[in-house]
Amino acid sequence: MKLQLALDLVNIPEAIELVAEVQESIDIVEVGTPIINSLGHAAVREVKKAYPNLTVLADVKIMDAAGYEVEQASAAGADIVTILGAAEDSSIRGAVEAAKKAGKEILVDMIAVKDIETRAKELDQLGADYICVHTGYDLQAEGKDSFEDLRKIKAVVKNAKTAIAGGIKLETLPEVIKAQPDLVIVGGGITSKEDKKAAAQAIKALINQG
Ligand SMILES: O=C(CO)[C@H](O)[C@H](O)COP(=O)(O)O
Repeated sequence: MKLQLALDLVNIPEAIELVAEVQESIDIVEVGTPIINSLGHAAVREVKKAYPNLTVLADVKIMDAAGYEVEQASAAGADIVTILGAAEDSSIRGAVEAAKKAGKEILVDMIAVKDIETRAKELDQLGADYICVHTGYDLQAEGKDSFEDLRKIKAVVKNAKTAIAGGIKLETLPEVIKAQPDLVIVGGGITSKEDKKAAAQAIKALINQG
């Protein structure tokens, strides 16, 4: 089980500084959608330049023109690029193909997908590298989580790695670990803490216990 740190509500220097604090505990650093929306691929480029040995995920949440978007994010230094599970199959195919060509991976974000099991099966067949259940900020605010969705996709996905994101913190991690995803994505559970290094270490330690 790997740990991905999601960096959403920071600028580029803050992102680089934050990674410095926690880098021994994380496997993947996510340059989040809000940063990319406001600062563009420069954020991906700068984070990869600062940490060339860390796997960098660009959370571009692609919906269309997927092959082109994956090429752009890959050229900026992303190792993993995200697309929405609600996108057309032709977009998913385009993303998978472009990622393969560039030696990168695709994470499909299931945010807002209603029939999680059916779509997860399809995405698995379409060649997604990761399928990620995700409770976005707006549903987190309504007290929702993705634990049941994780169990559902784990039961049907045969080839892709599974991931979970959305409001995960140390206290809720045991519930996540029970379902054994390949990747746990944590943003605020680390970045909102006073001692980010200690928070990341505690989360990583629990993940390592499996
Ligand atoms: O993709 C995102 C929001 O759309 C976040 O990166 C993801 O939800 C993880 O952050 P947090 O743990 O703070 O919810």
